[in-house]
Amino acid sequence: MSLTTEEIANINYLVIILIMNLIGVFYFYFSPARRAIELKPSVDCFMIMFALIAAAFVMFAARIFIPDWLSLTLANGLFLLSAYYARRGFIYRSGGSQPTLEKSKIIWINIVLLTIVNTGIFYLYIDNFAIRATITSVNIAIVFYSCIAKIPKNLILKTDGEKVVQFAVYTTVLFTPASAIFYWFEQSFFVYMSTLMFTQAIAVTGLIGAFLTLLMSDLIEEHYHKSVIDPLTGVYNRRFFEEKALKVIGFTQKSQHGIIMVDIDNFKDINDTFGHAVGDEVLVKFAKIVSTIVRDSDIVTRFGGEEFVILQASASIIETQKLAERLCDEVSKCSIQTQAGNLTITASFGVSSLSGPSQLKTSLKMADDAMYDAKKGGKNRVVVRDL
Ligand SMILES: Nc1nc2c(ncn2[C@@H]2O[C@H](COP(=O)(O)OP(=O)(O)OP(=O)(O)O)[C@@H](O)[C@H]2O)c(=O)[nH]1
Repeated sequence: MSLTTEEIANINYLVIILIMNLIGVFYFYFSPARRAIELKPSVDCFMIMFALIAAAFVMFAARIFIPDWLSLTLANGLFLLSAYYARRGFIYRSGGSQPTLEKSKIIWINIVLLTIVNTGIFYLYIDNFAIRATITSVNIAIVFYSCIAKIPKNLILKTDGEKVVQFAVYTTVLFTPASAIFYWFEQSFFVYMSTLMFTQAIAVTGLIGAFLTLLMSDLIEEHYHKSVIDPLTGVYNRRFFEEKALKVIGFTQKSQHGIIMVDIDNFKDINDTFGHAVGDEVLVKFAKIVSTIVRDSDIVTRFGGEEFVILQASASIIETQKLAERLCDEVSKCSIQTQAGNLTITASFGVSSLSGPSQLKTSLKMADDAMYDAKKGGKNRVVVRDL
């Protein structure tokens, strides 16, 4: 079989784009982010997205062997599905769950409609490549555009990876229909093909680079998160406190901040009487009670064992004392459900304050001394020691 120059150019173009997408699949398959359980579902969606784009280009090239309408319909359906996979990956990533693609009516209606438009109306009545390609690419661009809002997990604090992906998706939204629209003005095959290659190459390389950046930044965020969270209670650990406290206090040098040191009373007895597992249950519940009472801006940390520290940013010593008294009251009133039955506990609180990073160590020591005074004074109480 001898191929025409146009067919060879067509195949060359498609092979390049195909290889680029397969490189994307390769990188995602071996990405370290795939080893992280929380990230795997979204990494798989992104990997499938590039595999579908690659398959779509294969179908586009297949027009040399199969009818035009079939080649275009398959290519368009696969492109559309790839955009949905990107969307699905972002939704998973932000903790949402989405019905599986097979069950999503919107996706199937969209794909069926597009297939009807391609094969039926245009093939039978207006078989105009420019119109068909424009409608298809605009549709794909709309689905990609709908992904943008799903990218950031937190709208105010976007990660660098999220910003890079948003930029790449915007570029894809602009570039996908660009070559089809260009065809309206310049219908030379070679000019069209080179424009297509130019726009698709930019979109695909942009997407691969941006998605890999996103996964790397997610991985770093996840490791950092794990390194500063106490695995038992879910509150921050001492390392986070020391880093974050200095930042918070340094940021607002002039205002006053409160420190509360808390220690559960007679915790050893709970362990000795009911066992370590029940002791753990008590620690988890205690951390939950404290976390639900404090403000969102307060930092609750487990300093070690049954000792917790709360940093109340921008608060007077009176406010911090009031918080400690409320915590003391709520903890003693709470009945904690454990495998050994319902238990009640009490805790001792030491309160101090500080107004600059240099006072952190002294203030912690004072809160600690105050907490020991509370223990000595009979436990289940709050003692304040101001600088
Ligand atoms: N279950 C459990 N126990 C822990 C953990 N970390 C430390 N502990 C126990 O916490 C207990 C702390 O006991 P102590 O420091 O003697 O204090 P206490 O019994 O609370 O007595 P007071 O502080 O005087 O009220 C020890 O028995 C530790 O083994 C933990 O992660 N889980």
